[in-house]
Amino acid sequence: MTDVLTIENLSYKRNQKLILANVDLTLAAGKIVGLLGENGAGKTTLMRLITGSAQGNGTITVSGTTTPAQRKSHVSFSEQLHGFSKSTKLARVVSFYQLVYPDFDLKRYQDLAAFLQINDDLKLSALSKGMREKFIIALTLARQVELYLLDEPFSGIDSMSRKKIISSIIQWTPENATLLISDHYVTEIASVLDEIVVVKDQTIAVHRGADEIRNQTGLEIEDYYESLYEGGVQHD
Ligand SMILES: Nc1ncnc2c1ncn2[C@@H]1O[C@H](COP(=O)(O)OP(=O)(O)OP(=O)(O)O)[C@@H](O)[C@H]1O
Repeated sequence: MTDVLTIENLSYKRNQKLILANVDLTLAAGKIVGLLGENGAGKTTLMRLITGSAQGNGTITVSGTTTPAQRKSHVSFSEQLHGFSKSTKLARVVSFYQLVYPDFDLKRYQDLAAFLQINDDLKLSALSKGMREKFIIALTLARQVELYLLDEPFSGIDSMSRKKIISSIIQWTPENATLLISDHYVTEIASVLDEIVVVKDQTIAVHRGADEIRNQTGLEIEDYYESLYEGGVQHD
């Protein structure tokens, strides 16, 4: 099976503080992967390192490319849109994405926007937290790439919409693409995950298949995840 992401011996410091160390991770194509870890564990940082917007030591390969500029064309990351003024209309943000990302698929965006009930005539300032998150999900998944990174995509989204999005997330992820989702609601995403990756103690403490966990430990994903914090974790 093809690998879409390979991270070798990655470490990252910020203001003299070690955030991540000895990170090794390989993700195969076509997987939905949960990125789990406590607040401040380094999940967002790991995503920023993968996209190249943060620079660490080590090697990161995405679809065979290693430089940050090349990697960016293979990864779609849920940007927080901080660069846009509040009065910008969503339609303008979409036009900007079309301009910047040659792989941005407008039809796909429109389908996602319809599914998520996003109104492009609104200004960014008119969006509630949940609406803004839905818009970010639509923008991120509308690109045609091999690797999607969704950083806590559902935190402000009401539970009915969240369930609807999660249950159809496979439908919105191109075949052979891999989706890495960081989330605190492990229980809700557990059913769609093929694998989990746990960031703990400045490194990747666990990378295991969801079915393997269920079969080998007899635990559901959320119970297994909680058990890592009760009795310490065996690094594998
Ligand atoms: N702008 C920043 N300046 C200094 N330190 C930062 C900054 N952003 C993150 N950090 C530090 O990097 C570490 C990892 O943070 P990160 O945001 O990657 O964690 P996270 O796992 O995504 O957390 P959360 O679940 O709360 O979003 C934390 O110790 C945090 O304090």
